[in-house]
Formats: sequence, structure tokens, C-alpha cells
Amino acid sequence: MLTHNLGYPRIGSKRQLKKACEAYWAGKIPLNDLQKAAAEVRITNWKLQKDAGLDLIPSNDFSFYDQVLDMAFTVGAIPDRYHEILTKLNKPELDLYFAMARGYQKDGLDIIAMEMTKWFDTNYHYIVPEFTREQHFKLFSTKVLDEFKEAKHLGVLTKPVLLGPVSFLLLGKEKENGFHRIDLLKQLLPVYIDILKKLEALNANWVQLDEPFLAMDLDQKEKEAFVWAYKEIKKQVPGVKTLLTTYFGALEDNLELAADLPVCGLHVDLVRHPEQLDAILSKIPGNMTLSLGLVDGRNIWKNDYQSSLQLIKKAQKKKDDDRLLIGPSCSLLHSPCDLEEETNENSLDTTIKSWLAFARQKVTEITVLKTLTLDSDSPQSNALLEENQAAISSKADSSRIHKPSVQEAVAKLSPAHSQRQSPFSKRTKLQNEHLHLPLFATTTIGSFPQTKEVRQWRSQLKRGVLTENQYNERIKEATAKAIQWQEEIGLDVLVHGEFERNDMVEYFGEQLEGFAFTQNGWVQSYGSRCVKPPIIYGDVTRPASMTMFWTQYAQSLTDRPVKGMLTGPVTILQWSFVRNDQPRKVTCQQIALAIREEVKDLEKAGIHIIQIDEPALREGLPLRQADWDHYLRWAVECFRISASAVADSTQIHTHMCYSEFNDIITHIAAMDADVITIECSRSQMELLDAFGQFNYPNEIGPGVYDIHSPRVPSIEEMITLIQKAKAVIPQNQLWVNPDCGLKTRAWEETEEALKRMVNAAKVLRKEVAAELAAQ
Ligand SMILES: CN1c2c(nc(N)[nH]c2=O)NC[C@@H]1CNc1ccc(C(=O)N[C@@H](CCC(=O)N[C@@H](CCC(=O)N[C@@H](CCC(=O)O)C(=O)O)C(=O)O)C(=O)O)cc1
Ligand SMILES: N[C@@H](CCS)C(=O)O
Ligand SMILES: [Zn+2]
Repeated sequence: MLTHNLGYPRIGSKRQLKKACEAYWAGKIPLNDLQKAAAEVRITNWKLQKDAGLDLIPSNDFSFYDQVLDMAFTVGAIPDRYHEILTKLNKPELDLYFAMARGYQKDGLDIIAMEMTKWFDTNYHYIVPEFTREQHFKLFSTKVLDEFKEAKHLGVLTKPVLLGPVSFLLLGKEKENGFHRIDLLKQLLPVYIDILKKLEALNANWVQLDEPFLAMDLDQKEKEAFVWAYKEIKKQVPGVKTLLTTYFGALEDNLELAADLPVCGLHVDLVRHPEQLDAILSKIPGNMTLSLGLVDGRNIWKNDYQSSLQLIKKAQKKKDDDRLLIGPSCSLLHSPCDLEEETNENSLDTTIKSWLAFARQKVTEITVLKTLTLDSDSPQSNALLEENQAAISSKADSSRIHKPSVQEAVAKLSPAHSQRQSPFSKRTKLQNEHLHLPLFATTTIGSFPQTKEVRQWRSQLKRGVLTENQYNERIKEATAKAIQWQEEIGLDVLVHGEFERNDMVEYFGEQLEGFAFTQNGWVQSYGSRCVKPPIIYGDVTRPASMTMFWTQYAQSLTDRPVKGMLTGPVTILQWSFVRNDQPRKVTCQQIALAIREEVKDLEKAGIHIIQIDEPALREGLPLRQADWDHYLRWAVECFRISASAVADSTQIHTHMCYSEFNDIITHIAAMDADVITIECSRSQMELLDAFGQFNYPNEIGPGVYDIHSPRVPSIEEMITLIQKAKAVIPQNQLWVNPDCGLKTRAWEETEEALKRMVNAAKVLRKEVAAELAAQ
């Protein structure tokens, strides 16, 4: 029986990689320093996994930006528009790689970035591979080989990790009509085979091929692709031990397909789906190794050793120990690095800390499970087991978790809680009378640049360098400047800028009871961007208003409407580590009731437009379509609970980014927000089609400015996008706004882009006026 890991967080326990990348992008450090910082992270990770006693340690789980982009880069799936970075500018390959992720707008080039979207149901985002009909693949980057050699040189024979060929293609997008990306498998596979042969020549033993799509609904063509690809790999590289990994879901109807593939090992997620073990054990061939995903890679609760041991024992009845692996449910990429970095008892007290395990502790849990299995009677094992049971029962019995008043409020929820007073057709008239907004009303999504300065103030407040008063004065100044500037450039609906928020979820988590938060529990969200998800451990209440002060302050500075800005219940749930002792729906209802109170307070204070962001509503969709309806019903209901306590004349906005809407449009419509703003620009308004086809009745703000790239779009580009939107949605329903909040941008580009955006709306208003005059 061997222990292994599917992947370790690569940001570094002190976000070293984030800091080095951002310094390199800003031209503050040379490439060499960035490479050094990256190597240090890799080496530290290998060493700590080795020291924990892990048998198979992953390599190529490191990434400068994203593992899907790495795969595209490895197989040379590099869109033509980036080649000039090498051919014309003679830049290093890593600059080309970063340009694919972030766009490139300097040295006389202006190249847009590749699309980015959610990695399954996580808050991690990957770069979407682009494929053309005549797509050509070749071994372009040797990263996987280099990192294997690097670890070997340090005395660690790693298990290289590659995104499997079928999942790689399925994660991508056709950039031309007339073909399906899965048809490219024949051209792609030789590159994989080349890599596997090269790894074999380097004496690699196990190679991990991630095929998460095996835990999703597959059509016949996709199933055949799996069969063909893995037969071909077996035929051409018989000496490599292929470990096929699935995670986030159960194999279900794909079990036979997976069990029949000629691979050496199969990894299954037994945290999300422990019930699948029986079926798997009855189907898996005797000579295929089974990897038991027992330690939760997606949450931070300590492993319950007794439960895991039961699953191991069950597997042992059908499989010899030398055909069993023990590991985490999925890559530990989604866990914070190290609980030992949490030294501040004010954010994470010792009791709550004793319930938790982060990536480093999870690696130890994996090795302990092996010890407990193979050496079950030793005093050391008994002590480990007892200690674990004490932590598990301390959480189950804790009086800090249950609040009868919250449970009563949830039990009393009725359909009336999720119903606005009147239908949209009536509300919109009242809102128009109240707000007097022009055609193509302009707004932003909420946040303005979180500059180094703003973050420094917060860090100084935490360290006691600034008093609360001094900190508030600085935030007030930033808010006042933002309000004045928005008025000057002519935006119609203003925002306060969210300067006081560290993060749109953490900020609320810090103010709600039932939440704990960390000092250093960073998890990669995309590229160098990280989040510190709060930990929901108990029933949720709102002891005091959370946003009133800053919203009222901003509104007091202007006659234009300022939008109240809240994060919605589904997003707070989805972007937190959630308690595992009650259904997610119930936790979400508790949060919805807290947000509902906040909405009521804002309305009472004279705020007439309130935005309840739900960017994670789509992300929360179960991976299997059969489970969608149940989820969407309670998720939409929770949004509505939070939004429905207001008068008809109060305009409720919601916002979603990185979402496809085609297949959930009825539920989006059921949210019944008066206005929805969506991310649209990278897809050139494609995402809007769903709303057009549905004859979506409420108002929409399709994003015209890609905020994930420093690139400033031209006014013409924005006009073209609005015109595209006009072709799909009646113009009186349209708003003009960026794709998402501007917290990650610098002021210079933000100012320029928003000025152009307001002017684009003005140009279109003139056009419409001229059309009307001509009629
Ligand atoms: C909109 N998105 C969000 C998602 N998830 C969230 N939880 N939040 C989101 O906004 N998912 C989807 C999208 C895209 N994802 C992201 C994720 C993360 C960011 C982002 O900007 N992250 C920041 C960190 C934000 C934060 O928590 N800031 C804190 C701490 C700041 C800090 O680093 N302080 C320094 C000290 C400062 C100094 O002295 O210079 C330190 O501690 O060392 C804060 O502001 O207080 C990031 O930088 O990664 C965006 C989109
Ligand atoms: N109001 C948030 C939404 C991000 S999804 C922001 O503007 O950053
Ligand atoms: Zn957004």
C-alpha cells in the first residue's frame, strides 16, 4: 500500500510565487529571480512531502499561472496571435506564456488574452485552450520533463502529473466552425506519447493523468475518445504506469468505461462519493491499482480517521495491499498551505484550529492513515486515533455551532420570503419614475483599484501602525475621490468603490457570526490572485449592519444614485469553507436571511439601488446534470430570500462573471433581479445569446470591458460590443458596464477605460436619438 498526493499548492506558504510573478510583470525583478523563487517553492513542496513520509510525490503540479495553460503550452496549442512575442520581440518563452494568460499591450503589440473560466465547481479559474480546425500540436515546452529531472536531481523520484488528453481537449473551445475539438485527439495524442516515452526514458515509474471528465456526463463520442486514447498509450508506451485520476464527482455510468481502460491505476474521490466504493470494487480488474481519495482536498476539516479506515478495510477485502494507494480526494491546490502559519488566536482560536487540516497537515493525514492500517495495534496508532476522535467529537458536540433562533428562522421560511411585491413589469415603471436613468445607463460592478496603498493601510491597521480612526479617514478619502471622479466622467449609477473590503466574501465573513477566518489561509483563484476563504463552522447570524456606513457615506457625497453593494448568499457559501454537518442548502438559507436584513437596512437608509453579487451561482452547479435542478432551485430561492424584502421601487441588481447561461437561463430569469450585469467581453457577447433567445424580460448589463487584462479597449471596440448586444437585446433593457469589478486593475488603465466606456454609451445614445429624429 502506497501513499500519494495528486498535487500540492504552488503559491508558497507566504505567497512567494504570487509576489515574484507580480514583481516580474512590473519589471521589478529579472526572469532569473522569478525562476529562482519558483524553484524554491517546488523544492520546499517536494521536501515537506518527502519528510512527511509520502511515497509518491507529484511533480509538474507547479505552475506559473495555470495547469491547463501549461498543458496547452506543452503541446504547442499557442494561438497564432502570440507568436510575434517570440519572432518579432525575441522575448523569453515565459513572456509568451504570460501573454496568453494576461494579454500583451506594449512594445508596439496589442494582443488580447485567452479566455478564462471556472475549473469545474471550484473558485479556481483556468485558461481555456483555443483550437482551430487545422490545429497542429508539437512538444513545445519540456516543463514536465524539466521538473521531473529537477526533483530527481534532489533525490525525489516524482510522479509527474499531466492533464489527460481527453479532458484537455474537452476543457478547450473551438475557435472556428466545422469541427469538434475531440476530433483533434488523433493529432494531439502523439505529443502525449512522446512525453510519456521521454518520461519512461528518464525512469519515471508512475505518471498521473488527470481525467476529471470521467466523473461527468459523457456522450458516446467522448467515451470512445477515452477508449482510443488509453489503448493507444498502452500500446505505444507499455512501460509507464499510468494512474488515471478522477475527482469532484462519482464515476457512475462511466464506471465500466474507466474500469475497462488499459491503465495501471484508477483514482476515485471517496470524500464526495464514498458510496461509489462498492460498485468500483466489484468492477475494477484485479491487476488495476485502486487509489482511494480519502482526505478532502476541497475543505479544511480534519479527516475522520475511523470513517476513512472503514473505507480502506472495505477495499482491502477485495484488493491486495500492493494494489492500493491512499491519497487526497483531489489535488491539494484548493486547500490553504499550512495550518501552522495560523498563530493569531483572534482570528482562529485553538478550539476551531483543532478541527482543521490544511495541505501540509493533509499530507500527514494520508501517511497516518497508512500507519493506522498497517500498524493498527501499536500504542502510537492508538494514540493517533484517540487524538483524532477527540477532535472530531469536540466539533460535533460544540455549543458554538448551534443557535436555536437561527434554526427556527430557517424552519419558518415560506414562499412569501422569496417573492417581490409585484412582477418586474410593474416594478420597472416605478423604478424608472424614481431613478430617471438614460438609455444605456452606465455603471461599474462595485470595486475600484485595490492599490498597494489601500492594502498597506489595512495591513498597517492590523499591525497597529494606524488607528481605526486614521484608517477610516484614509478609506473615506479614497471613497470621496472615487465618487467625485465618477461624477466627473459622467457615470450614471455610482459605487462607493469597496476600498474597505479585503475581499468580497472575506469582508462579510468577518462580520457574520458562525464564521472564522485565517491570517494566512491563501488559496489560488487564478494566476497570481489568491483568496482567503472564510470558514463557516456554525449557525450564521448578523450581529450588526455590515455595509451601511460606507454606502451612506458615499451617498452623502453625491446626488446621483449610489448602489449598495452586497455579496449574495450562494457566493458567500461557495467561496467559503463550508461546515460538513448539515446540508449546504440550510447553511445558504441562514446566510440569505442575514443578507436580507442588510438589504432592508440599506433601503431604510435611502439606498434605492442594491446589488447582490452572485458570481458563484453557476460555479456551484453539480457536475452531473441530473442534480442541477435541485441545486438551482434552492440556490435561486436563497438569492430571492435575500432580495425580496424591498419595495417595488427599489432596484435590485445582481452580477455574475465567468458563467455560461444557455443551459440555466430559466433559473437566471427566476432570480428576477431587476438588472443583471454579466461578464461578456472576452466571448465577444456570445454569452448574451442565451438571454436573447429566452426573450429575457428584465434589464441586462453585458460587460464591454475585460477587466482581467491590463489592456484598455478602444472606444470603437466597446461600441461594437454594445451594437452586438443591441442586436440581441432590446436597447431599453441594456446597461453599459465592465465585465466585473476593477479591484485588480491600476487607476491609470481604469480611468482611461471607463472614460471611453461612458463615451461609447454617449455615442450610441446620439445614434439612437438621430434614428428617432429621422423616423
Ligand atoms: C471576483 N473574484 C473573486 C473570487 N473569489 C473571491 N473570494 N473574491 C473575488 O473577488 N472569485 C472569482 C473572481 C476572481 N478571483 C479573484 C480572486 C482574488 C482576487 C484578488 O484581488 N486577490 C488579492 C487579495 C485580496 C485580499 O484579500 N487582500 C487583503 C490582503 C492584501 C495583502 O496581500 N496584503 C499584504 C500587505 C499589503 C502591503 O503592505 O503591501 C500582505 O498581507 O502581505 C487586503 O486587501 O487586505 C490578491 O492580491 O491576490 C481577485 C479576483
Ligand atoms: N462587487 C464585486 C463583484 C466581483 S464578482 C466587485 O466589483 O469586485
Ligand atoms: Zn465579477
